[in-house]
Amino acid sequence: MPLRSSRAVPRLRYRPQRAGRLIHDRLVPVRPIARIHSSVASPICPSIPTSSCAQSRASLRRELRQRRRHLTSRQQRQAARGMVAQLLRHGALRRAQRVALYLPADGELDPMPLIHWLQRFNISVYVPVLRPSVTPGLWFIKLTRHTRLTRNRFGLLEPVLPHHACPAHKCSAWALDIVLMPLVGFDAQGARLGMGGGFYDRTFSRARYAERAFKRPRLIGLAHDVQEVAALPTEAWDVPLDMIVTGTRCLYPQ
Ligand SMILES: Nc1nc2c(c(=O)[nH]1)N(C=O)[C@@H](CNc1ccc(C(=O)N[C@@H](CCC(=O)O)C(=O)O)cc1)CN2
Ligand SMILES: Nc1ncnc2c1ncn2[C@@H]1O[C@H](COP(=O)(O)OP(=O)(O)OP(=O)(O)O)[C@@H](O)[C@H]1O
Repeated sequence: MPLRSSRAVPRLRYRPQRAGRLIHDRLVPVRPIARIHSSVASPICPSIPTSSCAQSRASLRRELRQRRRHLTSRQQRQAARGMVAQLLRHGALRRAQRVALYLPADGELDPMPLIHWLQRFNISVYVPVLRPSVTPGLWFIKLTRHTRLTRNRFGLLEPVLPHHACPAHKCSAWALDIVLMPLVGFDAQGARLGMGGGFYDRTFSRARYAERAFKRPRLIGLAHDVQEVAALPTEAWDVPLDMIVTGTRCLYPQ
């Protein structure tokens, strides 16, 4: 499905982005980062002292982003195909009508091969846009062959606003059935590390859903196997994932 992009933005094609430097010729095995021990444990982040929690998340983020950028194009394609197979095998898309995914960058696991299946099942596809307001958050805009894309302040592709912000194209976060979220890191307990903007955390925060009695969409994190760590330092605002899917596995955190 070709997409029209706005001026100065290359036409987006549904193929994995070019991977960074080639340092491995096959999928890098999971290399868990060891739990960081400390004598002064933080209540929200038991494995790490309070003062170093944010710092350790930032350095983890750097290392994990580097790991995914180092995957070759072949590894990227293989992982994307594997992820689709996992989602279909586990029936994760069953009964969904509105699914949010993302336009991949920076070595993220590419959700684009999934679009073919979503169209086949007549499921509408939405992508995130940075909400133009003082409080950071995301809007979700329907992705069609007519969607015009631009780059946001982080250099990531997103639909042009306000052009696509009409009710026919915009979907409230709570009205989505499934949100496929890009992960920088994850652990088997369902903790996630994102790009550090807190956009997904704010948009799907527990408090927001509890207050308004909305049903929260099913949150599924997509990541490469190399993005797994033994135990992520977590923060009080982190929204836990219902499921994590890689190119080889589906994890159902408890
Ligand atoms: N493909 C894609 N689209 C997405 C996201 C994403 O993770 N992936 N987002 C998910 O939220 C939102 C954009 N979020 C972002 C949040 C922060 C930074 C950012 O500041 N990056 C800094 C490093 C920050 C750090 O390490 O602490 C940088 O790139 O230098 C970039 C994007 C919306 N769209
Ligand atoms: N529900 C929330 N309410 C208010 N602030 C929040 C909330 N969630 C996150 N934040 C703020 O956002 C900042 C970034 O959070 P965090 O490091 O968890 O981002 P992330 O999960 O990596 O990013 P993202 O959610 O965009 O993928 C934190 O410093 C925190 O202050």
